[in-house]
Parts: sequence; C-alpha cells; structure tokens
Amino acid sequence: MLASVLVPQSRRRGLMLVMSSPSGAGKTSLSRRLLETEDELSMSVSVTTRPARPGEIDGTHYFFIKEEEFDRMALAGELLEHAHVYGHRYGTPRKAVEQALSQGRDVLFDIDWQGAQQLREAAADDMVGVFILPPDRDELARRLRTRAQDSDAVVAYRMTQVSADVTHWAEYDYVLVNAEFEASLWALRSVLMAERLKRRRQPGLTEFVRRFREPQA
Ligand SMILES: Nc1ncnc2c1ncn2[C@@H]1O[C@H](COP(=O)(O)OP(=O)(O)OP(=O)(O)O)[C@@H](O)[C@H]1O
Ligand SMILES: Nc1nc2c(ncn2[C@@H]2O[C@H](COP(=O)(O)O)[C@@H](O)[C@H]2O)c(=O)[nH]1
Repeated sequence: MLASVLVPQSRRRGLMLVMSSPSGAGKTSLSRRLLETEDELSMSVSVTTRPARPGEIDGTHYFFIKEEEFDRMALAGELLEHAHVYGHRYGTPRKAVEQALSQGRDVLFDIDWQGAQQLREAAADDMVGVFILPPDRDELARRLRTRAQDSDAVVAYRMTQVSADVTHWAEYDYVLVNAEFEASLWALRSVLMAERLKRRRQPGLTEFVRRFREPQA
C-alpha cells in the first residue's frame, strides 16, 4: 500500500515519529492501534527503572531494568536519550532505532518532552514530533483513574505535572487533541503519510523523474 505512492528507491531512510503528552492522554493506546495497520513502522521499546504494571511484559512494553544497569547503559552511550520522568528513569536503546532507520523503517516513540528535546538535538532531520493534548483536565484525571494501573498517589502526582507538561506543546511539529480516539488515529496516520511523502524523504525522486524525459531519436 505505502509502496504504491512513494517513488520506488532503495535509499529511503526511516523517520522518527515522536509522541509526547501529559500522562494518560492516550499515547500508548494510539501507538498500539497505529502499529496494527502500519507495517513499515516499528515501536521503540524503552528501558525503565519503573516497576512493571500488571500485564506489562518485559521486552514488549518496556525492558524493566535496575538503576545500575540504567547507569551502565547511559554511560556506555547505549541510550539515544534518557530522562527522569514522574520519579523513575526512562531511556531509548540506541541500537534498535539506528538499525531500523538505516533499513528504511520508520520508528514510533512514546517518550516525554525531555527525551523529545534530546532526539531533536541529535537528529532534527529525522524527527517528526506530535504533541497530544487531552480534551481537558477532568477527562485526563478520569482516564488515569479508569486505566486503573497506578495507585491514587501516582495518579495524583502525575496530575500535578500536567500544567508543566503542556507548556512544551510548541516544541512539536504537530499538536492534536485526543478527544475522539478514531479521529486522533486518523490524524496520526495522515501525519505519517504526509511526512513520508516529503521530497527530502524520497531520495529516489531525481532518478524516477528521469523516466519521463522525451525519448531520444
Ligand atoms: N480518545 C480517548 N477517549 C477516551 N479514553 C481514551 C482515549 N484515548 C485513550 N483513552 C484511555 O485513556 C487511558 C490512558 O491512555 P494511555 O495509557 O494510552 O495514555 P498514555 O498517554 O500512554 O499515558 P502514559 O503517559 O502514562 O504512558 C487508557 O485507559 C485509554 O484507554
Ligand atoms: N524520555 C523518555 N520518556 C519515556 C520513555 N519511555 C516512556 N517515557 C515517558 O514516561 C512517561 C511515563 O510512562 P509510563 O509508562 O510510566 O506511564 C510517559 O510520558 C512516557 O512517554 C523513554 O524512553 N524516554
């Protein structure tokens, strides 16, 4: 499907689609659905020192690691970015992302604004940032509570960070309000397609348009 609208070429470099939001706005849910239909998109699986929630699988949702291992990875340069977020440490393993991008696969990130800033500094040309806003504070609190994955204290703490978190919206290329889930999903797919169609992301264009020259007598 994707191949039919992009010019055929072998040198496409993947892009980094980075989603950030206040906690509970919907990044994880949107990522899961996006990945179901986008077969040229891979999820970046982060490392974290946060304990696993019920149902979270090591290596699928996160790599759950100890502080010492986190320090080692950070010092060894094995993390593309890392940050303290809501009392725990989170980071993006470098190798898997670089491998995917060099193979022409796009990579999806669910990371906070600090991580997004670091990726932008390291690889501005490859990064497309999307900031996701909830419809309002009350709905955000409701989502965090009904997700029923965190204690009341954790939910309350994350809610204290909302007003600071949202100040970062202007650092992103796109901003969407995740009110209607299906509409948000459609918007994300549109962003991804538009970014893939950008001229600079289709290095095979010059060669492709040569095909349309007048045949030489
Ligand atoms: N558009 C929506 N309408 C109603 N509920 C939603 C919508 N989007 C997501 N949710 C629900 O909100 C809750 C939080 O969503 P999710 O876990 O995806 O947020 P998140 O941004 O990944 O949070 P975190 O930053 O803490 O990882 C989930 O229960 C999810 O089903
Ligand atoms: N800077 C990074 N932030 C990350 C990474 N992985 C996840 N996150 C962000 O942490 C919070 C909390 O996540 P939760 O799973 O504990 O609810 C959320 O905003 C994520 O986007 C990462 O590798 N780097």
